[in-house]
Amino acid sequence: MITFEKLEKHYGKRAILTDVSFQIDEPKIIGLIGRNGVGKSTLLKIIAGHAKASNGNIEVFGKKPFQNLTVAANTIFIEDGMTFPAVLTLREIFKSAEKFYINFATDLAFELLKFSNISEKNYHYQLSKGQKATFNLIYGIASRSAITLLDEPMNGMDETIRDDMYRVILKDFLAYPRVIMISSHYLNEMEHLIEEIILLHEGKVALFAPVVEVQELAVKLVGQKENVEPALKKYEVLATYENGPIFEAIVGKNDWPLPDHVRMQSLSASDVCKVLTATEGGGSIDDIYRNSESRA
Ligand SMILES: Nc1ncnc2c1ncn2[C@@H]1O[C@H](COP(=O)(O)OP(=O)(O)OP(=O)(O)O)[C@@H](O)[C@H]1O
Repeated sequence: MITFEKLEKHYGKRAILTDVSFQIDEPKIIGLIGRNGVGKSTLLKIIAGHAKASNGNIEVFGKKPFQNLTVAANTIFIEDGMTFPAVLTLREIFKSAEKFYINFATDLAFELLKFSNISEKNYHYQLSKGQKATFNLIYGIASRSAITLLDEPMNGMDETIRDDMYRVILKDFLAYPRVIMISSHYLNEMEHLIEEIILLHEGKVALFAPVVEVQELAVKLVGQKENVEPALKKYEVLATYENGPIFEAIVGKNDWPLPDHVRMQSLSASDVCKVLTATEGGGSIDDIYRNSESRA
């Protein structure tokens, strides 16, 4: 359904994506994760055919997606800055969507809008930030497109509506399986929803794995510094933190017996991704505070 082979994307002389390869062959919900500016929106736009790859091979439904009609008809790209004709009410937007998306679930769209306390008589430009995000997501899910690309869909929504919308995504996916790709900074909230994670880092796919496998990549060792630090030599240490007398180390998971007086805690996929994409060479917040204290 989606194939990327050594894809590159440059903006002018700036290389954003330098070597992106992956394949998606079956319906699933995938989380697209990575630091700010790594190229998540760019990658989604390339799949949707809104942006052109600079180099490499990309196929969506067996076609080059850039401005391709088959891809456009079977793909929806939902993003923050979506606009709709200012003369149309929300009701009219949904009604006109039926013409573009043959599977558009109009009744569901109206019910979800009502559930979200948004009047169908409103105009899109009148909505608050969170209401716009809610409307856009309902529009995207109701389209039931074979490839549904959601770029930070929960931005601006309060926690209650985010919870509801996660359930909408999951329930609709279970009833109508398709590829749903969600870029988000709320990975911790989405771990129950997504099956696999694509982690973008430094222009490449650093990880493409099931959420459960990502969770298993690392663990946290916690204890007094004098107990944890000497034991670290034999581990692959990914990060260390000091919180007063408590010393924490994130290390690659293994089956070795724990050092005395050291506890092991499991990590969420979100924690693992954060460690894997931490700023290199910039030190940690702990270092910054240590340095500023020593300067004072
Ligand atoms: N049209 C453009 N022209 C030039 N540079 C661009 C353009 N669009 C994006 N960029 C740059 O490409 C990089 C990747 O942007 P992109 O929006 O894809 O990142 P992102 O991972 O979605 O970021 P965020 O998590 O902050 O939303 C950024 O440095 C951005 O400034």
